[in-house]
Amino acid sequence: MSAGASDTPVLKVEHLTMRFGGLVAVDDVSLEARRGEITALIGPNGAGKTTVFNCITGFYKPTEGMIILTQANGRRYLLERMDDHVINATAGVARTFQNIRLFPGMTVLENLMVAQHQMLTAGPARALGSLIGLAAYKRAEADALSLAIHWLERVGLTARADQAAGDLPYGDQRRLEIARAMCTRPELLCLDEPAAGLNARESDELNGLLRSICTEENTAILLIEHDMSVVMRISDHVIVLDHGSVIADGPPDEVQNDEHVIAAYLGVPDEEVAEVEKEVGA
Ligand SMILES: Nc1ncnc2c1ncn2[C@@H]1O[C@H](COP(=O)(O)OP(=O)(O)OP(=O)(O)O)[C@@H](O)[C@H]1O
Repeated sequence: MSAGASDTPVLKVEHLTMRFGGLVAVDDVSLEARRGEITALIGPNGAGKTTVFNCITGFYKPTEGMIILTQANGRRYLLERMDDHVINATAGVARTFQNIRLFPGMTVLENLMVAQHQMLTAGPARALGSLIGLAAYKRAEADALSLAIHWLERVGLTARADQAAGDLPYGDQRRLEIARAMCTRPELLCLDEPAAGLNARESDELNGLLRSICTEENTAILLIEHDMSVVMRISDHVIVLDHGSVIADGPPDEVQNDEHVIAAYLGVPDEEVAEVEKEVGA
């Protein structure tokens, strides 16, 4: 376990099931994500990874199960009972998507400010403050600007602060999305395929950024990633889903050699794995 990770997991998913009509997309899944660690959720297409993310972040209400978020101050939230915007603003869960969702016409800096305005105006007192311009609200605005500047530096986008987000190269947009999520000071950062579409240099930069978020912010990161080289390099912990169920859960080197995992990825029954491995020279 990384230094600084407390004993209580930031995220504890217990017996999560999600059905769509007759289809069981997620079947009795339990998992944990810890402060200061990167937990990867992997598995073949259709395994249920995004559905798990959608349940954690409030886009779906699970059919069964509990999703417990424990903040550093000890406060606990049952996410399956909360709406998505409250999960973000109150429980402290931030998310990025497979397809980048920035405000393309706004500048890079404005994107980071908007993320914080959504938090500033989440409660009724704050909303009132914003209308009548209270000193406290102005202080909060100044704090928001310095946090945005901090994250621009961290992701190497200070020189591009005034450019439209939609004009940035793809890799910069990916880092901006992460900066935007971090501007909400999350306890848990959920990243859906953050390395998708990045070249080798950008992917290396991303790995460094994610590791620094863990060590310096002590945030828990839960990521879905198809790029196994990224998963194996940066994860502390890997959970493998197949057909909606957890088939492996452990350190990357253990999971990589698990025969159930190899079988799931190759799409063959467990008992044929050794034979197929011989054939492909694995
Ligand atoms: N809103 C929905 N309605 C009906 N079925 C859904 C819905 N969302 C997901 N599914 C189904 O649930 C299963 C799991 O899908 P999910 O997107 O969670 O898998 P995944 O592991 O994220 O796949 P991929 O790696 O391809 O993104 C799939 O069979 C999918 O078609």
